[in-house]
Amino acid sequence: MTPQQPQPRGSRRNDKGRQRNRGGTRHYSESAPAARKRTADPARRVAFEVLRAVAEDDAYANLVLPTRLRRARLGARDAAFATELAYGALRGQGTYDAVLSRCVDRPLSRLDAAVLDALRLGAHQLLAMRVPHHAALDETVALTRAEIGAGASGLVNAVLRKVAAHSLSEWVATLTADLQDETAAAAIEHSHPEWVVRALRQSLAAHGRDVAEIGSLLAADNAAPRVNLVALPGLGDLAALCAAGAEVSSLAPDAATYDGGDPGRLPGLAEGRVRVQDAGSQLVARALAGAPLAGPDERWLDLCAGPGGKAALLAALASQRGAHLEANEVAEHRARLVSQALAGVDPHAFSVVTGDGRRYAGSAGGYDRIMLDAPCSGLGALRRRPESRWRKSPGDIAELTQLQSELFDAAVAALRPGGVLAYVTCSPHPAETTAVVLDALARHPRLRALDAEAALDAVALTPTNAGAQVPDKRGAPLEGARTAQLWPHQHGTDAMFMALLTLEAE
Ligand SMILES: C[S@@+](CC[C@H](N)C(=O)[O-])C[C@H]1O[C@@H](n2cnc3c(N)ncnc32)[C@H](O)[C@@H]1O
Repeated sequence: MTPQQPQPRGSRRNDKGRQRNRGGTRHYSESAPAARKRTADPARRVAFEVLRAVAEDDAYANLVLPTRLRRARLGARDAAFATELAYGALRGQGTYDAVLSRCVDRPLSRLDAAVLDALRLGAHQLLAMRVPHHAALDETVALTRAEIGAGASGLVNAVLRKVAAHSLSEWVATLTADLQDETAAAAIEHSHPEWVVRALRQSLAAHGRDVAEIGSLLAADNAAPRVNLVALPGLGDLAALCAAGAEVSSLAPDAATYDGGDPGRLPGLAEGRVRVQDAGSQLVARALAGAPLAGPDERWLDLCAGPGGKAALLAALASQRGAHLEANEVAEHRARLVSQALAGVDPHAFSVVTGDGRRYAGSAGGYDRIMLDAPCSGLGALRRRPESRWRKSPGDIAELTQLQSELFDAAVAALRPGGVLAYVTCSPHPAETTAVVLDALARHPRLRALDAEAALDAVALTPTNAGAQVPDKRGAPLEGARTAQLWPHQHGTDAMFMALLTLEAE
């Protein structure tokens, strides 16, 4: 053991009574060479392939995993194991790399990338899954031997034995013991990049919350989100969903949660009458549709609609009211996804347009309700994509705020006087939320902020208490103007932000 490692609490003998990890430099599997497993367990191989695709091809784990699961023909239990292993190792990478760097005799950057992925998978099994230690070790060594080579398996065996000598909480206590900086400690404990921890603390403060909630917020990012469903109004059947095992949502109308595995076979899903959608996304779409409005209520616009989640709900609501939704999206392939998402809705109630929202050529100045669900950093939806936190950088936010402001200007130009505009992001970052709104209010003297919290609570089944006051230019509260910010750790939704605005007549 090196002096940097934590002292183990219990005996350091294995179940055969042999002393583990005596401190030499070379450690191999305790099985005799002939008895060592040479094939990889299929579920672990799938998880390994997912990590490799994420690292080598910039793949999204949630897109690559289903294909690999199908190809490996895994049963439900093995598929669940592979999913938990791949997602857990990706989410926990920050913590596991910190642990591994204490157990490897060189910087992790000098390890072969495939070996590092095998070590992360081993660390997740040893520290966070209910896998017996001997199985986690032997299977990860076998995986390494089969997928990388016999040479690497010795190193993996030796390193994972050091990892296994302590529990996750012991490792975290050791790794953070000398850190004065709370952000650095939270980054290790909850496996987030430090800049993201800082940005989320700032976000809590900006939306009027206690920064001490940061631990719960980061922990919520590490929990797999529950499957949320919406029975599209006038189309889906909530009772049939519940009869099939879903549970009625306590937050959004016509919504349910489902814990029974793949929701694909639930009634209405295949026909597009029921959709998988975060409850926060449902609420902001409903809040826009339900916001009080004087005058006509016929022309609705979703300026950044891809892949079409909110557009589907808005189009179903528009159809019930005799209104029409234009769903615009700049990327052609995402515009096709919008058309697919809207397949269950009456085609007279919507049209799908492909184009740059900054130069939207629809009926300028004529829309009654506009959804601007702006491209954003996605810092409020980290729990959805296990690898996403490692791919983002602070520079992304600066780039996005320019685009968000330009889209805001286009949305204001498309809004009729007295119409309602929802500015929405799945990021709580103040630069992408309140700052964009305040700048837009300053640029457009006829623009007025409304009470987004009241609009949200008018459609929510439980009060959200998600509001924060919008200040005027001098920092004083603007009467009646409140933004709304949902949170994973409080509402169980993505961290959706919403501001509602209207345009005064000239
Ligand atoms: C946050 S997503 C919208 C999510 C969508 N409302 C939903 O609920 O499924 C933002 C979308 O804006 C699109 N986008 C980015 N730049 C755009 C632009 N200049 N004009 C229109 N859409 C844009 C992105 O391709 C992305 O599909």
